[in-house]
Amino acid sequence: MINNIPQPIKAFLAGVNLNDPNFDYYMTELTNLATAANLDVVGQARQNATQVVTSTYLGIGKINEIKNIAHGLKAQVLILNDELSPMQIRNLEKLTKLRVIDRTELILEIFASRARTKQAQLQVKLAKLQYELPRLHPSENNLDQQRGGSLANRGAGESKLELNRRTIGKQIAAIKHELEHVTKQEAIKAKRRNQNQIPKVALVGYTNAGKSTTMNGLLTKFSQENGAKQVFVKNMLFATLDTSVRRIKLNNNFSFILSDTVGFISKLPHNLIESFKATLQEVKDADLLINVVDATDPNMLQTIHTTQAVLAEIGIKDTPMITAYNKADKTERDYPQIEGDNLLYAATSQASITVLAQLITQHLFAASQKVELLIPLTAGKILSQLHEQTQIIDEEYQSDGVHLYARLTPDKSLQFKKYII
Ligand SMILES: Nc1nc2c(ncn2[C@@H]2O[C@H](COP(=O)(O)OP(=O)(O)OP(=O)(O)O)[C@@H](O)[C@H]2O)c(=O)[nH]1
Ligand SMILES: [Mg+2]
Repeated sequence: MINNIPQPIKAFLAGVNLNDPNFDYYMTELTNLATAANLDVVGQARQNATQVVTSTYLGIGKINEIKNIAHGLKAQVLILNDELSPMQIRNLEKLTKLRVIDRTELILEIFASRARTKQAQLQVKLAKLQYELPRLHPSENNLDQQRGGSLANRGAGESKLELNRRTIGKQIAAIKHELEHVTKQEAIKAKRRNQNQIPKVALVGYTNAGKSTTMNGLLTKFSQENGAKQVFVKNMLFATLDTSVRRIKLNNNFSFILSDTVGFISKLPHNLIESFKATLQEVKDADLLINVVDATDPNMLQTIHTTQAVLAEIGIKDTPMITAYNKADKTERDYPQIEGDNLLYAATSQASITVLAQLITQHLFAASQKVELLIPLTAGKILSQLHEQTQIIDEEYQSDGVHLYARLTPDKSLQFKKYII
């Protein structure tokens, strides 16, 4: 019987350890990334050194050792733990007779294969072209050596394309233009959300930690129209590449806007973060971040640092944050459990979601107070402002005007002072 299922490409991993205490963690991530790209990781090697070799990244002795082992294991691809220079990649390909992929290209490939919406596809394409641009050597007219295509078919089929600097430059400009058009609608919606004063909460964190599951938990419990509005969940890196925004209406009449977005990993290519600016805007606009952490990850602490580093790169440093340690159902510990701004929970448990909602409420509305306001029937504008900018608990139309019961933050109390009774 003929087996039609294509065998996964075998990959060998290697990295230079410059005495970095996180080196093992980075190699574990690299293994997970390779697996996420459907590669079959057959082995790995490391070189301890004080600096990388400028022309070949690894030392020549190590390269020969890797060549022998990798070919013995039938590996076709060599994946390196850092972003390499074009020269390093070319030299390594010549010396090892393997296809060489660096960490950045691997991440870009995964993003490219996951992108579903027009916006995500354009963002990834932009990052890929920006990665390729400096990698084109001016004297290189040998198109076989130029990069492009997917992991499986790189070099093939692409040779007809004139991937020179100028055409790539033009493509980048065209994609940026298209992206502006695509993101315009989103920006208008986001602007409207920012204008009405409903607080904004963003789920952030390491990829596969359970952000989307947490969003679905909150939607199921608190949104009337659940089902249709659920977001995509899957046990894989970078299941989510777009931002989903939903309104969560809690039982006590509080509402907040919740967003779920792309997950993070170490050494996320700078271009990728830059191209995903529009996607990450909700995180920047948030009043509160929920950093979802996989409590069962053996590298949990490093994943927290990774998230902090990416947030810093986006320019976020002072936004209040709840750290939510997820997947407690897979641990021996009691949950849900709150300790200050930390929560141990399971996104799949209703009881946990209730406690998370309480914690969010406390954070967002701690300073607000319940007041009664009387709005003259002629002051329709004030009434609509109150609806947009505050949390309305109840509303009664009476002969002397509209009686509103609302929760107001101190600044709103001041703004609508003359209507408070
Ligand atoms: N046991 C258990 N599994 C969970 C829990 N929360 C999420 N998961 C699983 O973890 C995997 C990843 O969940 P997602 O919600 O897609 O994670 P994410 O953070 O959105 O991931 P990306 O979008 O890929 O960055 C899925 O297989 C979920 O079913 C939990 O509380 N307990
Ligand atoms: Mg997700």
